[in-house]
Amino acid sequence: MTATNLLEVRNLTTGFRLRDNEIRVVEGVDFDVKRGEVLGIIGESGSGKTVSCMSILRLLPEHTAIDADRIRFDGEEIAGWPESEFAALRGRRMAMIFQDPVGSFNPVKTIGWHFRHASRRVADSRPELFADRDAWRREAVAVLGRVGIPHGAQILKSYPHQLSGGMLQRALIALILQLRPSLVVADEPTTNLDNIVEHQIIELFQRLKEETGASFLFITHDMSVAAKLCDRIAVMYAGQIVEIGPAKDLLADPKHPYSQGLVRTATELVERVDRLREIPGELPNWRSMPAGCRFEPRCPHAREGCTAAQPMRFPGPGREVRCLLYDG
Ligand SMILES: Nc1ncnc2c1ncn2[C@@H]1O[C@H](COP(=O)(O)OP(=O)(O)OP(=O)(O)O)[C@@H](O)[C@H]1O
Ligand code: NI
Repeated sequence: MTATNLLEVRNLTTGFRLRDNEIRVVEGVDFDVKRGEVLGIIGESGSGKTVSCMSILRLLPEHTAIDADRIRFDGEEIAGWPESEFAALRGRRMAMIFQDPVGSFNPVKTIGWHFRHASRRVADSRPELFADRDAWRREAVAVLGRVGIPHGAQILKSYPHQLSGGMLQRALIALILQLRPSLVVADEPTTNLDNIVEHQIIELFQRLKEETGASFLFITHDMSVAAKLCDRIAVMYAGQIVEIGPAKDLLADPKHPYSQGLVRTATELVERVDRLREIPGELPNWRSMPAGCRFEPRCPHAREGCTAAQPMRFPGPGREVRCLLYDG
């Protein structure tokens, strides 16, 4: 492990045990997240973006089988940690923001309760939050102010249902400023917001990144968001990473035929990758996954050899692509 990586994931494989068999929806996923970097994950619906992140955070249901050669976080191998220790890590040093902010809050508790409760978990690293009775509250009002919520004291007395989705996402971002985790996992955090609010929240993420030095795993459907926010991008297809590289290079010159389709349809139609249905064909069935390149049945460049398993190739600085076209 190099000191520059906050998170290292190797050969992550996740399956759901069903009545008669197991379907693997993530297979052989490798990536690093450097300190202070935003790694974007893009790919069409059902490609395994959420499951990959939730596997690392251990937030999947009981019938899930997660396997990895390595999940190293801040220098420690966490894959084998018992749940009790892992839960503490998740509460203190990792934060999550989901599509639906309502789910991140306990509906019968005030926003202030959430700030106090979460602050307690980081009391070891931030004792100043409990320097006196109201220290955590003053800090909460200050961070709420920094995310554009001027009446923080009032907001702390509110219940989640009294706030809009955009306000709740802001409050969560403020909470992250208060807790200072080293890893933030954001799963399409702007998808349910209207355009103006979405734009504001993306700007807040940019500030979060600059002001906290935290690392981000940022799942998005939206190429313009990826372009604005991400340092590097991983493209997922059918449970695998098919390409990874610096965001600017990858978006300007995608190498994998799937990434090319993704970026092209996104720029032509603007906005959302769901439109990827514009690439003819659809995701293969989990039960009959091609043994070789999983995109081969849809690929305009498919040739002999593509039906064999494809390792990563290295077509440029920092770039990796799982495609035979870049052999040699
Ligand atoms: N709890 C579960 N049990 C069984 N299958 C699941 C479960 N959660 C997800 N899946 C399946 O795993 C696959 C990957 O899903 P995942 O949610 O990771 O996709 P995604 O890339 O995040 O898509 P989206 O962009 O729609 O959020 C899908 O086929 C999904 O139906
Ligand atoms: Ni998802």
